[in-house]
Amino acid sequence: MKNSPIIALDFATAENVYQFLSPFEKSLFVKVGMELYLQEGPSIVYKLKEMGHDVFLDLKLHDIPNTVGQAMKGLARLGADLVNVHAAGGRDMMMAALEGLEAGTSAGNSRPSIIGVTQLTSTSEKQMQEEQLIKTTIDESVVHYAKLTHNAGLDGVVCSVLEARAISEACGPKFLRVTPGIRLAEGDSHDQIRVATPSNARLLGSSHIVVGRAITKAESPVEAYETILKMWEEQA
Ligand SMILES: O=C(O)c1cc(=O)[nH]c(=O)n1[C@@H]1O[C@H](COP(=O)(O)O)[C@@H](O)[C@H]1O
Repeated sequence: MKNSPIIALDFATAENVYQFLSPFEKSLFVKVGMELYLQEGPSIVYKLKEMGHDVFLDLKLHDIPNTVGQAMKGLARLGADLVNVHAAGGRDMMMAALEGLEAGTSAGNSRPSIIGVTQLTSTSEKQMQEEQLIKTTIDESVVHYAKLTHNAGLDGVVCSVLEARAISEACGPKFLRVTPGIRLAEGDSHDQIRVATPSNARLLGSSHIVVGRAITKAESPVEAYETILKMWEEQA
């Protein structure tokens, strides 16, 4: 799996995706999320893989263990490099997801990496405490979910940059810390709450960053990507 910034392809159609990707003359790490997958289905994943890109298939599965396990068995066949579930689904659900993924991976191929979403980067501590009735700090909740995910045998978590260091200390440096909520210092945060710059992400312990609108909505997406890549690589 590449270590370059993961570009969130939050577009409604495959056509929009191809248009967006055409000026990038290299192989990238891209993310297919709900918006795109629910319109285009598996074919978009096959196509992006054929084009030579690494693919994070971000469907954030969250259901009973049997349902998630069977769904993962099917998703394993799509050839994505990275998939995810909601850690709030629990340890048994995450273990079923991992088993499904292993069962669905054909012999000779390596199974996709699988990570658990902790607290979404659009969630504030106040919101978490009031809406989810979790009475700890958000850092404690995220690290708790990370330990649960680690214990279930998954490869890492989605978290914000602000919790990445504590997770690495609790679960070890090989446990992935994939962090969305990335913005340039002058950028609009939109609906994200726990945000950081690409440089701070590297300094504070992210293993991968996910960047959507700071690239996709930029005047020149290629320039924005190169700037973010440079900031990310400079701090390595
Ligand atoms: O799992 C994710 O990728 C994810 C988890 C999370 O906590 N926060 C989060 O923003 N994401 C995804 O990361 C991307 C962030 O997009 P931007 O806010 O436009 O950079 C979106 O595609 C989200 O679906």
